[in-house]
Amino acid sequence: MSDDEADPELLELLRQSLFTASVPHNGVSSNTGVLKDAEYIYNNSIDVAIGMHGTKAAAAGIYKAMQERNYSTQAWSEHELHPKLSEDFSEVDMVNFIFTMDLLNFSFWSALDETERFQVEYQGRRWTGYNSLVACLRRGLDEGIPITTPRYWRSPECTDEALHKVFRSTTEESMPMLQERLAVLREAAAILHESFADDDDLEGEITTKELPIRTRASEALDSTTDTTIEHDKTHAVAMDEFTVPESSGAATLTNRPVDADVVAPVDTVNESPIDTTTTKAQNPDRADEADQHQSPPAPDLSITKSEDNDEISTQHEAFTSSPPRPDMSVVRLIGEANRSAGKLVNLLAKHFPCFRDETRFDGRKVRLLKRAQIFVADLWAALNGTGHGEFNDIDNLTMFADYRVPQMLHSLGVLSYSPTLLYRLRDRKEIPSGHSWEVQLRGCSIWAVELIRRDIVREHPEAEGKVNAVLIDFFLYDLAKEREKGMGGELEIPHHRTRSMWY
Ligand SMILES: Nc1nc2c(c(CN[C@H]3C=C[C@H](O)[C@@H]3O)cn2[C@@H]2O[C@H](COP(=O)(O)O)[C@@H](O)[C@H]2O)c(=O)[nH]1
Repeated sequence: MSDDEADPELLELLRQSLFTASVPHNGVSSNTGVLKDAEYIYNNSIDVAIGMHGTKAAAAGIYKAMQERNYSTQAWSEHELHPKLSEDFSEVDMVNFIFTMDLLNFSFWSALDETERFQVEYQGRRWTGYNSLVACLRRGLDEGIPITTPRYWRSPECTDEALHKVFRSTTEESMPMLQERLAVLREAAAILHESFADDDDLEGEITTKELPIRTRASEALDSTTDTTIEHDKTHAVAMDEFTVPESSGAATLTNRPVDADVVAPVDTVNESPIDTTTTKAQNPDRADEADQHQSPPAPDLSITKSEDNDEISTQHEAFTSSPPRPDMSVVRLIGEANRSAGKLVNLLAKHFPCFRDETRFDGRKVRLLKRAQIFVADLWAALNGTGHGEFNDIDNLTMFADYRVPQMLHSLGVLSYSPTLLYRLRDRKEIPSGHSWEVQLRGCSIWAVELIRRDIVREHPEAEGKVNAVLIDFFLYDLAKEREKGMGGELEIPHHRTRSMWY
């Protein structure tokens, strides 16, 4: 057999492993179809394009920066609010925390300015956006509310009042789409109970007496000397056409469903409308995911002690707890996926309407599945690919079609827009939810990250199996946040990649 002939035994092995992996065990495939749909969207997009020159330059810059930072799943645990195994969280606690977080991980947009928008004060700092959600969950646990235990969401103790307290704001503005979030929690609790609960779950109801242990991290954060309010300096990412001139009023990329309380200003993408058979509450991804294009950061306000802190310290001093009976329903859901990331994404979309992030484009149903994929990716990263975070096909996940990463892709010259789309956004005019423009932005972002990944592996074969769409996405999201806080967030494009290149 010559060198360039494939080894038949190896081929057979490969065929078998691919066949068994994709054969639907319990009727659920490991193929999500998201990347194929993203390519279809890209091939049929007329208002969003992917610049090959920008893509190759961005790939070089991203890979260089990831190497310099030794960027890996470890970065997930370095996020100061993320739960860590090194704290008092058991692996089941982590799983339940991440499930709760990613159930609710959508649309933190506000039309108000930096000081008035929804924000959460936790451990002497103020958190906005995604961070505000994580801070609410941590604060709830510290205050003795088992907010990350699905069984709690359907218990008598879990009143709307109790939930409003968990997600309370430090400002007058409440958490965006709070009602939808509460509805999602309660719906998920019922689905987990019906489809994945174990016998234990059927015994008695959790009461607030069985409360999770306060985590060491919260104690560590307690000691945070930094009393400067953390600013989510949400000025627009440089050069991003979605930067809204300060003078402009609110506008939308797409309007929220008619009963929404606010319309989102332009940014890039919404989490898409989903299949229309379900209500908005079930499908919060319809919400506009719009960035806050706010004026320059508000002045630092130092706070020494907030009434919240007093409340927390009082509460948890008097607070004793015995470890609650673990709620294993999410672990059981993960187990049904047999360590396949794709299968777990499909299970989430199959059982939970709120994760069913699908829409129609050019007469065809397309799946984007942003939060279903982000949940699996968060599990994988938080547990460093071990235990309930171990997946044999994690590289099949795609970029998560939110609005932050597309913003970065645009500012890096990877995505470009037609003049009509560009002006429409700059004018901050409404675009109906599910509009082709929204789907083009989300689908082309997914495809662009795939092209970046392919270019990295082409130029650096050693990156195969190491740099995947998940890590590129996480890296670009973190870069966007660094840039937003004025902490750099720049990419150095290696010179040799900026010359004109064939493609
Ligand atoms: N594509 C993508 N979208 C992401 C994230 C994250 C956070 N992931 C953490 C886990 C690992 C990473 O290192 C991050 O630390 C949140 N989002 C989305 O952004 C929006 C909130 O934005 P803002 O208001 O600016 O906080 C909202 O739709 C939310 O769903 C990501 O990673 N990728």
